[in-house]
Amino acid sequence: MVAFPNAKINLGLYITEKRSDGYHNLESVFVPVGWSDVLEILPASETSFRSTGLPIPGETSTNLCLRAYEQLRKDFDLPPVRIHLHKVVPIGAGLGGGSSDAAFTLKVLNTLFDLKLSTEALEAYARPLGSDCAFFIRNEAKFCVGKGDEFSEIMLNLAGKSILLVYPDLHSSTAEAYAGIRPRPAQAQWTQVLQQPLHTWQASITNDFEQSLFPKYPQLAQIKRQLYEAGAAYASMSGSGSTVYGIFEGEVPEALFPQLTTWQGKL
Ligand SMILES: C[C@](O)(CO)[C@H](O)COP(=O)(O)OP(=O)(O)OC[C@H]1O[C@@H](n2ccc(N)nc2=O)[C@H](O)[C@@H]1O
Ligand SMILES: Nc1ncnc2c1ncn2[C@@H]1O[C@H](COP(=O)(O)OP(=O)(O)OP(=O)(O)O)[C@@H](O)[C@H]1O
Repeated sequence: MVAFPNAKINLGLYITEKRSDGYHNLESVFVPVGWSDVLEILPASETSFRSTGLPIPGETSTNLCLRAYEQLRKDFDLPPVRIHLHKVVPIGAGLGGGSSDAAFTLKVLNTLFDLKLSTEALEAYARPLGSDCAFFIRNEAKFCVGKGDEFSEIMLNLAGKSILLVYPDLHSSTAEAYAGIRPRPAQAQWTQVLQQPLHTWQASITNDFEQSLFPKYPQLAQIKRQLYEAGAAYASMSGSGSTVYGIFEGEVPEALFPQLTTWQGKL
């Protein structure tokens, strides 16, 4: 069975509190985007994992796809599987790529072996695999709080708008990015803001990680500026970086950022 684990972006991101477990509480709107890996899982005589495409740092045995398989195997007598991941979404880019691979592995195994797990049960298996992981079970735009793994409905209408994601080939560690932040209460009136025209959002929502990363990596602020100059109605860094995106009311202008890795599509 083949699936296409996609990326996410964050619309606004506030780090509101340091928790006693070392994590941080946040407030953000998570939105799925179409930039995707390719994941194939087949029953096999023994369990194996291989990846092609972008190189994934770390041991194969720690890959999130295998960890997701092991998570389910604690409770189900799963047959061995052959997993092939073709990695396309940049790693450590604020796009949740690894978390998406893990969530889609759970969903594929649920279908392939008819485990009959509900959406809520799949989310519970996803949570220990990464803070972003549970989001990709439903994979729908949501308002997120807690570690980024508690969701509620949000009214959001971005259908038909275009997005350009720009990855400046700069790896930013999520843990380091969180360590550079001083938590503060969220500044956004979410429900009001998201009903306003897109071009007004820049005055009303921000990503707290920009404050700590932009001074360190001026290239990120420059990409955001260039996106606005190119006509983006809203531009921001996603997650803990380093991907910066621009949302356009019409088509994305041609030939932007020819030297960098980019992806464009519709929301
Ligand atoms: C920045 C975001 O992408 C926003 O959606 C996520 O919060 C990142 O989630 P993730 O990559 O799935 O992160 P995890 O693998 O769970 O955590 C990596 C590290 O980031 C820090 N971390 C992560 C999430 C969170 N809410 N608070 C944290 O402080 C912790 O030091 C943790 O050890
Ligand atoms: N399937 C996978 N894809 C990407 N990274 C993986 C995967 N499995 C394990 N990893 C490990 O996770 C690390 C990347 O995690 P990280 O959370 O920084 O990135 P991400 O999930 O791609 O995106 P984000 O920056 O949004 O969290 C890599 O260094 C790699 O060792």
